[in-house]
Amino acid sequence: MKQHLILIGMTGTGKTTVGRALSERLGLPLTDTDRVIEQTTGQSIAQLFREQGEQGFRAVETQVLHQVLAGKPQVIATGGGIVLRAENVERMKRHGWVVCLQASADEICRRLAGDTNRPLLQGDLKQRVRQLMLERAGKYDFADWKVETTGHTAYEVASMIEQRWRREMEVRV
Ligand SMILES: Nc1ncnc2c1ncn2[C@@H]1O[C@H](COP(=O)(O)OP(=O)(O)OP(=O)(O)O)[C@@H](O)[C@H]1O
Ligand SMILES: O=C(O)C1=C[C@@H](O)[C@@H](O)[C@H](O)C1
Ligand SMILES: [Mg+2]
Repeated sequence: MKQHLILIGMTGTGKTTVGRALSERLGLPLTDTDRVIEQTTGQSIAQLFREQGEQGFRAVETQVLHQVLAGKPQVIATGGGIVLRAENVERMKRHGWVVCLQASADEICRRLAGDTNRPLLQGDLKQRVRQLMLERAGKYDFADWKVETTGHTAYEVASMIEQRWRREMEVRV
């Protein structure tokens, strides 16, 4: 059953930040799949990538998503690459309303300048962001709604999503 509010989108579009604000506004718990991965493995994301490679990380991510979706209704902030596995996409569509956060490549670079916690962005940030955007073109398109975040604060984005969510829920009561 569709019961969660699931945030997807490229890395740096604000899923974690907007998720926190949304969870407060909606009075729903927040789960961030990246944080659950770190808690359950006892390793940082950077360590996991180093020791298990990206595919090792993706395997844990899929397990964690499965567990979280089986839980009570909540706001779920996902990792930017969660859409890379078709089984994750199918499960998210089945179990929640999926909201895609968007931002321009320049805005993502501004937000993530100096970041050392995202293994896929190390090196030339501009080049890495552009490359990931190209590789992932179309992968976020299955979302129920899309929200442009460039030029809006995380609180404004959360407020836009809250209003839309409340409207949708009213229609469904
Ligand atoms: N709307 C916004 N405007 C400006 N800065 C923002 C906005 N949303 C988030 N940020 C900032 O951008 C950075 C990345 O945000 P955040 O960690 O929430 O992204 P994310 O989508 O969760 O990324 P990831 O997929 O890597 O987990 C943070 O420093 C955050 O404060
Ligand atoms: O875009 C990605 O593939 C990633 C985004 C982060 O949320 C983390 O899940 C990790 O750094 C990988
Ligand atoms: Mg995040």
